[in-house]
Amino acid sequence: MTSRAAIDVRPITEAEFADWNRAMNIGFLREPSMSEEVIDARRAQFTPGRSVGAFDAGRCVATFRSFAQELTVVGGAAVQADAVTNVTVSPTHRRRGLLTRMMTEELAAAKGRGDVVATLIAAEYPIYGRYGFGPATWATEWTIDVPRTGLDPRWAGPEDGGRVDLVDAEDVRKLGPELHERLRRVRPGVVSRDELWWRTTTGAVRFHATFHEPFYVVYRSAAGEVEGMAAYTTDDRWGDGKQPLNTARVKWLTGVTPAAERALWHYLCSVDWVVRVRSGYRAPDDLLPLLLPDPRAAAVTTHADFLWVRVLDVVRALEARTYEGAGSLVLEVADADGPAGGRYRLEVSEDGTGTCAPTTENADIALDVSDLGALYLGDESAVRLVALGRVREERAGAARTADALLRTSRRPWCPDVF
Ligand SMILES: CC(=O)SCCNC(=O)CCNC(=O)[C@H](O)C(C)(C)COP(=O)(O)OP(=O)(O)OC[C@H]1O[C@@H](n2cnc3c(N)ncnc32)[C@H](O)[C@@H]1OP(=O)(O)O
Repeated sequence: MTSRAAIDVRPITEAEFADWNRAMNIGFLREPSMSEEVIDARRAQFTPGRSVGAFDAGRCVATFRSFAQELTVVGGAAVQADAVTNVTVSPTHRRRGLLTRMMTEELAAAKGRGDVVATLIAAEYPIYGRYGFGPATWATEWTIDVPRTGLDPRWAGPEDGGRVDLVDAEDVRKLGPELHERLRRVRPGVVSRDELWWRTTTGAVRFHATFHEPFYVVYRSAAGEVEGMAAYTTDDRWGDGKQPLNTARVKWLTGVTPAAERALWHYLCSVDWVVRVRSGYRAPDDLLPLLLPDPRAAAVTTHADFLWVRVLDVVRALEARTYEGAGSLVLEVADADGPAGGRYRLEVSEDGTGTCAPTTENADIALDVSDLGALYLGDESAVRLVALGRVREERAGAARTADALLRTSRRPWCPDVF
């Protein structure tokens, strides 16, 4: 048996790609083998140097991949993010520090590249806090009991002069990217989607053996502008007495105006045979329940942390976003072996823009970099973290000041699993 220390952690070559994918499938409890077609499709994601594997006796036993992403922050600017994904360690090699080795090297490389933050969607809550990540957005999924909504069962399209049309995958690839760019400019937490995202989501490129083509709908305003789009699938269930019991599952739904959101949700609740709509992961403060005459018809099915953020560069991160009010705050950031530790003064002017610089002044609050990640997009409350003993107030009332600056009136939302 190879000694533990001999396990080689390094970027993979293209020739090792199939073995690497097999290891990833094993880690994610999926069938290990893949068709040549699926492996070839996945090659589109291969960027030399950014797919890492751990090798024991020549066999891949751990996987890790990162890619360049843009994350929208408060105020609408985008910061360069190091998106971490495809993280697995085979069950035979767990808890020997392989993830720690891969993550430590990755975060140092990301900092070296000049990335402002690292991002990921955590499979399980306890994994990533130790590496300085904090849950920065949360997601809520609702299940709508359609007959209970109180919506008019005779609904025949939007009342606002707009229209909802079924479209094809090709239309989605044509119209979707611009719509997503509009969302990106206004919604903190949204991440960039490249062309491959649109091709995989519409089945033009298939990373898995099975792909169920969804239905696609577009909402256009009375002026003819595309303001919303959704993809959904349905099952085929009938009860006794020929009663339709179908569920529509939303894969994704983008609305850049409240009218678009209203029209798309009402449309989904109007499809004949559909008695239940699962919303997919929405922002916890999504308009959805309140768009229904009876909001209780939308029951929360899932509520959980979603996008985790790891601040790599405090100065650039805090200067990239805007703030809800003017003021100043000195933060003492602890980052044991990471790049973000230090004391920083944030000064926010009347127009909501901030400047940030290292300082030797007394700190107002002291916190771990993972909690800075949780606060960064405006979702978490410093007052709440003080109550939990995670943020220390060095000056009375400083956590309230932090919240007045950092928190936002609408919650951030990351619509994508990556
Ligand atoms: C962004 C993404 O891709 S999310 C997907 C993550 N992958 C998965 O969940 C697939 C199944 N799980 C796995 O592949 C592995 O268990 C991993 C990747 C989560 C962890 O890999 P390992 O190599 O075992 O982690 P490593 O040995 O470096 O552990 C470091 C520390 O984290 C802890 N830890 C690791 N995974 C977990 C977990 N799932 N839950 C709780 N603690 C964990 C370890 O106990 C260890 O703690 P210690 O330093 O106090 O001893």
